Amino acid sequence: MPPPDGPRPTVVGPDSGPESPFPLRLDGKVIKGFGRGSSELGIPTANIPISGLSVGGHTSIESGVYYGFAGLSPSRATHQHPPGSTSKYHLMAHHIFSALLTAMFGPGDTDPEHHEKNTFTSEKGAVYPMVMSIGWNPFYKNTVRSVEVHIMHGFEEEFYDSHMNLVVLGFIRPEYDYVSKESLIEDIKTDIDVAGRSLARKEYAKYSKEKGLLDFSGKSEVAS
Ligand SMILES: Cc1cc2nc3c(=O)[nH]c(=O)nc-3n(C[C@H](O)[C@H](O)[C@H](O)COP(=O)(O)O)c2cc1C
Ligand SMILES: Nc1ncnc2c1ncn2[C@@H]1O[C@H](COP(=O)(O)OP(=O)(O)O)[C@@H](O)[C@H]1O
Repeated sequence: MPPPDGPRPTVVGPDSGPESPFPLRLDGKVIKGFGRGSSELGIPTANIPISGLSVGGHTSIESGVYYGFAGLSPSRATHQHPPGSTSKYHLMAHHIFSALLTAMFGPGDTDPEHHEKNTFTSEKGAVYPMVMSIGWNPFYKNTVRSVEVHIMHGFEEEFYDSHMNLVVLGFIRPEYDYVSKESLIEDIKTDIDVAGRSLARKEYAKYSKEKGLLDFSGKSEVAS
């Protein structure tokens, strides 16, 4: 199915907070995907095994694009990006990102650079805003269903083998087939801004504090 014509909503989900079936919780170890995210699209996506979907018993989760928060366990670096490329993947519009950081951390720490450099070094891991795509990637005609998470943060390292806990707070749109790679990229960038605005609301930002996001006990992970 191609995407519909016309403008897209800028915020999704009720202001009063996540509505059933949300919040949904999923988790899994970050595994290799098809290697297209960074190289072809310029948008890396951390994949978790599809079995992560059965956590909490919600195997029937609809394919599509979702938003929420990701807690990442401390990782051992597998690859260092070149110096100066740290915010390469920081794709959210600056004003939206600032509003989101204020909602997550309070008015004291809204400097994106500060956030970029310090959160991931935490011993316990760190929590980030994310957009998630679940499905068959019709544009690429995949034969397996995948769970892919783009984290709104410019990482210095890859984090394969880290454990990722997710709290999913809303549904943005179904998966579409696109006429071109450029139109897919444009829609993913819109998804990122929609997620940022949606998460910056009080009743959503508060989930970034959920303790379970940084609980990796008994879960597969590579200790730092
Ligand atoms: C927010 C987001 C939305 C996406 N929406 C679609 C979509 O509508 N249709 C589609 O074919 N793929 C969609 N994708 C998936 C990309 O095609 C996918 O990330 C790409 O194939 C890279 O795959 P890889 O990480 O396994 O290499 C989306 C990905 C993200 C992060
Ligand atoms: N902002 C980010 N969001 C998600 N993954 C990221 C990000 N920055 C770096 N990565 C790393 O890049 C990997 C995904 O790269 P990608 O090119 O999509 O390859 P693949 O999907 O084949 O694993 C992730 O598993 C993670 O280790």
